[in-house]
Amino acid sequence: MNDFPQSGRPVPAWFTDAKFGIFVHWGAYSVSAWAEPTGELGVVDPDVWFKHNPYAEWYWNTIRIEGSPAQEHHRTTHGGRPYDEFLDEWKAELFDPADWVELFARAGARYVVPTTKHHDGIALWDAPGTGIRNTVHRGPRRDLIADLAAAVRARDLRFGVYYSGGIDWYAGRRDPVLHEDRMDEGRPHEAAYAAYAHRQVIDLIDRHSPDVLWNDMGWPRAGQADLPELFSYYYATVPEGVVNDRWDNAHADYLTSEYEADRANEWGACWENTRGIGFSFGYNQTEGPEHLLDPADAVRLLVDVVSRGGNLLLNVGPKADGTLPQEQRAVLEGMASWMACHSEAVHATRPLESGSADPHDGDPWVRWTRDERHIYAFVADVPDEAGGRVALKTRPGLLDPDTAERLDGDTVKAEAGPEGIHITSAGLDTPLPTAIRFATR
Ligand SMILES: CC(C)[C@@H]1NC[C@@H](O)[C@H](O)[C@@H]1O
Repeated sequence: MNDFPQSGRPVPAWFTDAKFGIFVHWGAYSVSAWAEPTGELGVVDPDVWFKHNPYAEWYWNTIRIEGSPAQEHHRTTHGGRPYDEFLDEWKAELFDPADWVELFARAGARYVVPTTKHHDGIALWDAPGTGIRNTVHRGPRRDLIADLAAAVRARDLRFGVYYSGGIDWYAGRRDPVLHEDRMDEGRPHEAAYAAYAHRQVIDLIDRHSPDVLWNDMGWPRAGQADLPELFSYYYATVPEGVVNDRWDNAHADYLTSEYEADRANEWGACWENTRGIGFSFGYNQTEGPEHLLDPADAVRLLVDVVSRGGNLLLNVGPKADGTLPQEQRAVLEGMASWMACHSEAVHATRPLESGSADPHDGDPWVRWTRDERHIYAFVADVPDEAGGRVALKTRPGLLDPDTAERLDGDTVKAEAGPEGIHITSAGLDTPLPTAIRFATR
């Protein structure tokens, strides 16, 4: 069990052992599937962000910003018609949850978190209070959450739910959010909405006993007083459940960061970084290979996050028809090939004690993890001129060079050096990390 100072509640080991989850952003915005591939949150100038929002799931907001390219795209491509019509166009006719989950599992994911209601207020289940504004009564005419939950649990993965408690463009003001400094103006805080949202989260708990409650963008002020009761109900229903940190500081079993934003939250025994494979969570048809992680990027992101004690929640944005975009499938397939022989160096590991071995960026790229019996060195980008030799800086005596083994089965030679361990092995010059296992002394 891992204690976490935010909630003081021990975080179940399943979560800190899981290391890797898949987010799924799927909604009526997957029909429009359009945003400018501006860049990563935390890197793009906040003054530019909302008018040129790279998040395709924010389409309804972006098209209401005067002069935005999205507004022009919506006018020319969709005749400026109401966003709500995209729900009826959304058919999910090729949705095969078992196919998704098999790929997620092979890629090494141990939990899956779909959007149940994003900022557009459209529910992917027959959510109380939504009337026909959901995928059961319109569009797909399917309880997409129940279908995915069944497939996830059939594959022995954990199932969580994302819920946009803080923003709901149906229930709240419909003025577009123009700047992060004015985000609160776009958020509903009145009692009626708080009751509406509370009732829906309780319904998700009752239906699915979700292993993760992933709320987003805060919680309505009128409902804050009722959150302790909601969390108590959740933990009584799901004793091994975990709650994220986006409830307006009401509670957190763990902290989250998003792309390059809130990286200061990446500390302690339990945190999670999340991002899309490209610059968007919802499927964005304008993204090209230059905007996407490749498999090596995704593996390095996972290894770096895990080496520092975190989990990676990597997002896929399915198309409206229910297929995963081929370019996103390819990344997960690449991760699956790597994970086939590297899982033991990732899952259920922990960071090394501070100061016992140095990570390294550049050439070579080095990261470390450990479990009770082994220490794993991940090595990539070894310069050609080094002839396959790498000096791993470690505390003297930390590693036994005679126990060195490459997890992919290739040969590796190791010898004690003045600053730790020297290894010599072929094929470490690629961006895709290779793990070398050492027995701990
Ligand atoms: C991390 C992810 C859940 C993102 N949170 C903020 C949202 O505005 C964004 O669309 C996306 O859902």
